[in-house]
Amino acid sequence: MPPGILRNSLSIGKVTLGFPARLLIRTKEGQRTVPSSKLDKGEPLTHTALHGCFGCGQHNRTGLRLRFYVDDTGQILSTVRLAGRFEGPPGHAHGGIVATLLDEAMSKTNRAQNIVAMTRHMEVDYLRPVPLRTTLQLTARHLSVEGRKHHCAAELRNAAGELLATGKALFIAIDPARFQASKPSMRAMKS
Ligand SMILES: CCCCCCCCCCCC(=O)SCCNC(=O)CCNC(=O)[C@H](O)C(C)(C)COP(=O)(O)OP(=O)(O)OC[C@H]1O[C@@H](n2cnc3c(N)ncnc32)[C@H](O)[C@@H]1OP(=O)(O)O
Repeated sequence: MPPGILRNSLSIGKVTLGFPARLLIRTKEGQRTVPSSKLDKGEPLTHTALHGCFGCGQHNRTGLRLRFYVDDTGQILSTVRLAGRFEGPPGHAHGGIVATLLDEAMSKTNRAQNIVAMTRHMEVDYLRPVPLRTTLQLTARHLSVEGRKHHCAAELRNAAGELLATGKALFIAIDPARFQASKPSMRAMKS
């Protein structure tokens, strides 16, 4: 059992995952803790407001549609099952998709603190090929902050808890209103 991550276990079908006994979740009504047994019933976080996001947008039919939870230590958690269309090496995930998982989870460590930040620099260690069509555990932590600079780390494990990939990234906090104002209009994008 990897130290610092697995404190209890949760069974989804035949797969046993390690998760804290209770998870702090954020909903439209506020935040509350729920037993981790509720995880498989899907408790969406408010970050899903970015509907079109390839990583977490629940309305993006071609995306990953990830759902995230935050535990009472601030750790971000998600279970992932990658479809065949995300293949790179035969039977395994494309490296860009693995990077996306890590990036997305790390970004949620900021979002959990109501910080809107964009990835400026990221590094990935691909330790083992990441299998498709099997349950994976994605976790991320906020490491430190210095002004607008937020340092985060993430890990991707298989259901047995073996480490498959790790990431570290620098995020820069932005003003979301200014970002929205600078967004290209649909008309400009079509021309
Ligand atoms: C509406 C909802 C939206 C919601 C948006 C959030 C969605 C999140 C989605 C998931 C995450 C993503 O995929 S985001 C998508 C991928 N990322 C992007 O497209 C970002 C593209 N890049 C940018 O837009 C820009 O570079 C920013 C905003 C990240 C930063 O630009 P900036 O604001 O001009 O910042 P800048 O002054 O250059 O740098 C800030 C500080 O960081 C330091 N710094 C810069 N690079 C490095 C580095 N490699 N290592 C160390 N330090 C560095 C600088 O020295 C400076 O330090 P000091 O002088 O302050 O000490």
